[in-house]
Amino acid sequence: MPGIRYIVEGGKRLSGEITPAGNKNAALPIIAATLLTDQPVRLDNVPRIRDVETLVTLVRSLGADAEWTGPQTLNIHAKEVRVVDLDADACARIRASILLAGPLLARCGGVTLPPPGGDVIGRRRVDTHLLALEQLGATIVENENYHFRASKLIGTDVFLDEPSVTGTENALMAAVAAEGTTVLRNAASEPHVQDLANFLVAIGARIEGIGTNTMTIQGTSSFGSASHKIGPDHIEVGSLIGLAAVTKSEIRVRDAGVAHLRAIRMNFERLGVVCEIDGDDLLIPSQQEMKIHADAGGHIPKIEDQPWPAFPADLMSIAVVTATQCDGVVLVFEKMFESRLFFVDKLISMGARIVLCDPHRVIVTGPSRLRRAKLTSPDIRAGMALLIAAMCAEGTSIIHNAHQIERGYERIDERLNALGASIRREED
Ligand SMILES: CC(=O)N[C@H]1[C@@H](OP(=O)(O)OP(=O)(O)OC[C@H]2O[C@@H](n3ccc(=O)[nH]c3=O)[C@H](O)[C@@H]2O)O[C@H](CO)[C@@H](O)[C@@H]1O
Ligand SMILES: C=C(OP(=O)(O)O)C(=O)O
Repeated sequence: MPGIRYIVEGGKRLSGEITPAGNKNAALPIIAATLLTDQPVRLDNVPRIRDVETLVTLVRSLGADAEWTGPQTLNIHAKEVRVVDLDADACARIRASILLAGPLLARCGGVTLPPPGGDVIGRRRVDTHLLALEQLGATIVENENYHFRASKLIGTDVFLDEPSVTGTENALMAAVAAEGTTVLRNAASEPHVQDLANFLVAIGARIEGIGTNTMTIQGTSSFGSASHKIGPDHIEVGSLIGLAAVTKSEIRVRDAGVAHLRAIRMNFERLGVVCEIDGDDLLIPSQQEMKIHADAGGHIPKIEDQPWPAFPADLMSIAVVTATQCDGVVLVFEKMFESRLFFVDKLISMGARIVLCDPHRVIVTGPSRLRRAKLTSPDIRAGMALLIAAMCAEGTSIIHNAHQIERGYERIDERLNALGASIRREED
């Protein structure tokens, strides 16, 4: 696969309307969950991003028919599923390959999965997945692959060792097909976990407590057909807030899913970036205060990620780049991934005033004038943060490894250019 680079002319003001793509992290588990039913399923608002294409290839290799019948519409019919040796390279490209475990345990009694991939942003645990699936009756043998087997899945009371997003999703997909009742405690409740649960209900699952950290599931052995629309990507919406703020642009985000934006808006407000709500649209005005609000007593404020409904880990890189353009000092504390903040050296080379205190914390002092640079995108969100920095900087910047950005953001060059950006996409 050729590399991609973006040539970005900075200093452009953007204006206009944009509709967020469907949520990557909802589309992926829902595509995996289509393997639970032998009936046809129609998915709308599916983002056309690399991770989705990779998972669709894996699902096809298992015997499911998967056809794009519209730009964002994917029909999947897993009439028969055969257990095959999955393409290890494809599995290693995406974190979501591990999500095949739950559905294939339920449908075929087992699967062998090579280790999953995904962003290289620190250690990515799978222990929560293993713990939950074992409690539901699976045996798991680990060598260079994970061998999952279960003659029968049996519901039980499961307390997850941490509210892992994909761990909760795997447990949920196994539990809906297990015999009897499962209670999943300390579960993740992110919008994508809710979206998966709602899809499972649409194909016939019985789940109570969707959106909370305790879900009660009555297992069933028969699943039907469904048509389901993937919700908007709140991480893309948060990225657009940061982008509009630092480029002083007025952007209307159509059908933004405002019900899921409270913690995101609250944290941008701490940086002096205030958005307006208009129905389900989010309006980001061009005139922003861009002043970091001190905590009570004049103390240095903090932006930190936490499990949902608090501020999402996937927006930390965007918060850092936004803060470089705001007046004041803020501590950004990323608690989850120990390599996610290392990309700040690239912002520093552009002129940002940031101290990397340790792998999890940076102090940002702003505002600083960003200069053009030659950059390399280490992961999806740092890549997007660098794209935002390049659009805010004076001069023309180059972002190598931009295919990382495209793992998560659909046609971002075209869609931002339609708002007035200048991003040229080239093979690298
Ligand atoms: C395919 C997919 O869906 N990937 C997402 C998924 O990965 P993934 O499911 O791999 O991440 P996990 O939720 O397992 O993360 C590990 C653990 O970190 C902890 N934790 C989480 C958030 C936080 O702000 N602080 C914290 O300490 C949680 O308790 C969690 O259990 O969830 C991550 C956390 O939202 C996101 O970064 C990834 O984009
Ligand atoms: C970390 C991310 O994705 P993944 O879990 O798929 O690597 C992300 O979306 O920011």
